[in-house]
Amino acid sequence: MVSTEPINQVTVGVLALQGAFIEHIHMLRSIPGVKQVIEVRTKAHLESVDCLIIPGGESSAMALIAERSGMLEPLRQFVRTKPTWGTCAGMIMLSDEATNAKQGGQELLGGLHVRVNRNQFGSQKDSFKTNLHFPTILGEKQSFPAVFIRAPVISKILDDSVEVLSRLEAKVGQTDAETIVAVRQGNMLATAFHPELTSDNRLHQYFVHLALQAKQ
Ligand SMILES: NC(=O)CC[C@H](N)C(=O)O
Repeated sequence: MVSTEPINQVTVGVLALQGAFIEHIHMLRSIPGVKQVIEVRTKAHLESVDCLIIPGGESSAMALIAERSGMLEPLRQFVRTKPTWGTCAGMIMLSDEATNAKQGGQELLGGLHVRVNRNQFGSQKDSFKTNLHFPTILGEKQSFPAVFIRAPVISKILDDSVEVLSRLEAKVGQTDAETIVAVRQGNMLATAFHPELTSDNRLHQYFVHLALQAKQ
């Protein structure tokens, strides 16, 4: 019998300490090349996955739970070696530096050489949806529906290895640097918005493609 399954498959982990992880899990089930999706809460879970999504939620709460459950160091090691995608709070977790952080500071995982500014667009009521372009990965003409909820922005790129994938259209008075909302650095992907809250799975497909390539 001829199998229609892709030869290579990956086990995708979704960090499930806090935040919008269920929506990522549902979306991943529709992506070819995904063998299994695992909710990651422990070091053992982390060791069983090929790649990881860190969801949106509240980065300071996520960091606290990770610290209490002994996950900060295992996660720090993982994100530096295996494909990882941070969405919204997940993007903050991956960043080397964050401004507007929780009073008293908050732990980050780091590894992604950018500075983010938390809550760039204000509070929950300032959430918005907009169409973004990802010319290098989705083509010049295609747009992607992006949902921003208390979202961060990348305010500074700290290293040449970081590639800008998408920007918001600059508003009056905004510097160019305040518009970066998606980047890639090797096998690390970060988006300031929530792609799992739409029905468009193209960015999930892209991440799985990165993970499949890394496994070869
Ligand atoms: N939707 C989100 O993930 C919001 C992120 C949140 N403002 C934080 O700092 O963690």
